[in-house]
Amino acid sequence: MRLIIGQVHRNVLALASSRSCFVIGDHLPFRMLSMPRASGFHQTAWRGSQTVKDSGSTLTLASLEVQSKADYVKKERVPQSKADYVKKEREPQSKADYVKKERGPRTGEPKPSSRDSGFSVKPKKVSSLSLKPAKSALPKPPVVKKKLKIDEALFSASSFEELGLPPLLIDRLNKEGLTSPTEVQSASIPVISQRHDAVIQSYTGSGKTLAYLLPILSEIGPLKRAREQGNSEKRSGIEAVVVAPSRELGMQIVREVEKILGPDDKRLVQQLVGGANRSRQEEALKKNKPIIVVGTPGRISEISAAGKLQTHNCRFLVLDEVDQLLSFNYREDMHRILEHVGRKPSTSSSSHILGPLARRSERQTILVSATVPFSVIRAARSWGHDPVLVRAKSVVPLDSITVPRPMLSQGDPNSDSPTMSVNQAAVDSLPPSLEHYYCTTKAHHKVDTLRRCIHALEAETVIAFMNNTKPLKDVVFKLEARGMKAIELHGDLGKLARSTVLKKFKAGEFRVLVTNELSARGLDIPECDLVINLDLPTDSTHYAHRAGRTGRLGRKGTVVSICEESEAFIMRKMRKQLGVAIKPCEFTEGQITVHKEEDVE
Ligand SMILES: Nc1ncnc2c1ncn2[C@@H]1O[C@H](COP(=O)(O)OP(=O)(O)OP(=O)(O)O)[C@@H](O)[C@H]1O
Repeated sequence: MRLIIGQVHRNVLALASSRSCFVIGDHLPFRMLSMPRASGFHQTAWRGSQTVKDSGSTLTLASLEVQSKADYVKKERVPQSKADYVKKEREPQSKADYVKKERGPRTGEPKPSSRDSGFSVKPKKVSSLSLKPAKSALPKPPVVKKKLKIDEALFSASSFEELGLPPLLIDRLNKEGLTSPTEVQSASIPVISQRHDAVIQSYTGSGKTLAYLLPILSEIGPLKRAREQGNSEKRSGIEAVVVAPSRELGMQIVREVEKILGPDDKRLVQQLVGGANRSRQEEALKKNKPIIVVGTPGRISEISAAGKLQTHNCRFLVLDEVDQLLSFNYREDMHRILEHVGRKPSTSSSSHILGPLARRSERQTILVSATVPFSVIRAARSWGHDPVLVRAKSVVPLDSITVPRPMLSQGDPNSDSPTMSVNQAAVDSLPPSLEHYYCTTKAHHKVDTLRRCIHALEAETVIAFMNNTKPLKDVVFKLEARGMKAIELHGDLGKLARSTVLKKFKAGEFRVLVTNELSARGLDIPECDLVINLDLPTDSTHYAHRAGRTGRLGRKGTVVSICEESEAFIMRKMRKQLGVAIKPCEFTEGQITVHKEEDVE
């Protein structure tokens, strides 16, 4: 197998990109209340080690090749500080280093699809980056579905029992093959159970959805914790509202809740996503009496404004992908949701006298994202009571954060300008198992480069991102014309079409999903082994969410950005902002050629 360590031209043009920068709203001008809570803060950490065996088809800790904590910590994260980063950048990258990445020879034996059989565990380490040998006269082995092996263990040692989840809930989790919490779940579950308002930040694909759903379902619904006699709180109606920025993500969360509740109780979760029939949603609210609703901001606030959604008694409000929900587009709907969910109407005379204090929210507010700009920290402080920041290995009170964080390591620490927040919010948002590359080409050769990239990496489930909707069709057409099964997904498609496209792509009917920012957040397609940026994302936050569609839950994944020569400097900038190695490369004769990073410095 041959690998070329090439030279990259140094004459990188320093042309400024005309791409606009997406700036997340720095704050919402809402009147938010803050009442100190008496309960103390409990710093929590739950970790250890666990032995793992191959247990078959379902994805569980037991089915993963989990390493000891020590192993995990060793390879755990990308460098944190700039100094670390520079050190890593300067490490010699010999030809041997790259050859190490080569995949073993393919046997050609047909393997069952990963979609059918779950994830196989092999004793040997396999990289997702496959460097194919040059074309030979040998007949091609049949195309077989690659199984994505998990070798980055995100799991801490604690079991769900150790986290104090109720037995009924643990039974349901076990039935679904979920036996051990991920690290962010281990950190979040006790914090939320102790009724703290929280910001949950952890990298993409690390299990944030269950990190908030499990403690909520411990408190509400049929699986909840049994209360001591005389200590039971009588509640009725909707007890939790989860808000997500897209229908797809909303529906994905609904499926996750249904999975946990089980077939008999799944009607207790109701979707309120836009694009679906509103009167049917309203009827279902009346008929099924759900305890939890999950929806998009527009639809939730619409139904609430129509008086068909009673959320005053609600105990939990979750904003998933909170940094996106704080953007200007959602301002009015989010305002309504924040003002109404878990808030008693202020009609009594005492509330008139006390004003906003009488309307103090009893709800717990949980804000979730892989990327947490300072605007989110600020919002959490003003909406919550002694809120804490929960990350995979730490829990800290938000009040102790005096400078923008997790963006402390770079830039002027005294500045918390929105731009800085957006850029630095993406630090620590990427799974460590990802490999990042970029290559340059002329605009009209991008699709061809995309095709060559997919072949060279032998990727089987690919998501290609563009910035606009219009060119998606053209890319699909060109790929199909070259015999590569591709399909487009964007917001202009109807709800039914969107879910059909996703279903077909997940089922392996198409190799490439060509899409736009719509699919960048939250979408969980565990089989995705390659993400391609056909247009560069507008900033490092957008890069992080797109990239996070691969490498889910510790699986290997590769991200390749295809750009014009004049845009290469943007990739180097993102590399610095994200603190990960994004290596220059090219695809020729069915193989990837990785260039030395020093060549472009
Ligand atoms: N404890 C667990 N054991 C096994 N699988 C899990 C566990 N927790 C979550 N998962 C699975 O891991 C995948 C990723 O989880 P999830 O979508 O919640 O990640 P995320 O951190 O919210 O990602 P993103 O930031 O992209 O939204 C899902 O397929 C989920 O079902």
